[in-house]
Amino acid sequence: MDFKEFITIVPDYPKEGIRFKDITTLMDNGEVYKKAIDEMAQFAKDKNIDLVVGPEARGFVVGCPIAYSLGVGFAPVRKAGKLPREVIKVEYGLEYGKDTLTMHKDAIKPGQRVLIADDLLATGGTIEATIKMVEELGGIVAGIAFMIELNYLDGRQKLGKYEIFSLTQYS
Ligand SMILES: O=P(O)(O)OC[C@H]1O[C@H](OP(=O)(O)OP(=O)(O)O)[C@H](O)[C@@H]1O
Ligand SMILES: Nc1ncnc2[nH]cnc12
Repeated sequence: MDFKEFITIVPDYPKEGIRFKDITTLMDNGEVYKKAIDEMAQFAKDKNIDLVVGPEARGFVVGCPIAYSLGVGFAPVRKAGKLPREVIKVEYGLEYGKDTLTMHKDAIKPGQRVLIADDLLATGGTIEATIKMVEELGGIVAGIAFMIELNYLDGRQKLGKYEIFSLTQYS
């Protein structure tokens, strides 16, 4: 299936020069959304995953159904101030800004094998920050799955030593 047919490109959003990849037009098609999640879950199937971790908000859209499909739990990565208990924090850069991400300190048991999932890999800043927190909590990053990879931003190079899967790529 060509997932690109269902992703809408929005020019100059949220800033001039950014070509925003809008996945809501993929998500609202049940058949296509299911196929996308099934393919991402397939990548993770033989990796003995104990837990899926995904950054808000669009990482929940892909991470939660993958966790459900694998029959494992899901732990959220959230922007600062959103998680109610003790957290660890990492600052990170985005294609269009800067922010802080957090995870609950007890979200991962040491030695757990983690799949990180998100909708899109751009600069890799979000996932790099997520990896840092997962590893600091004792998790093992067993794979990273995206719906979309932006080849022109070299995010993959930043994540060099990890096994990465993306459903569709833009160059
Ligand atoms: O590879 P990067 O340069 O880090 O960019 C990719 C991240 O940017 C977007 O999230 P955003 O922070 O815009 O949050 P949202 O999912 O809440 O819209 C996207 O969902 C990825 O998480
Ligand atoms: N070009 C883009 N489209 C959608 N989400 C993004 N997150 C970072 N860059 C993005």
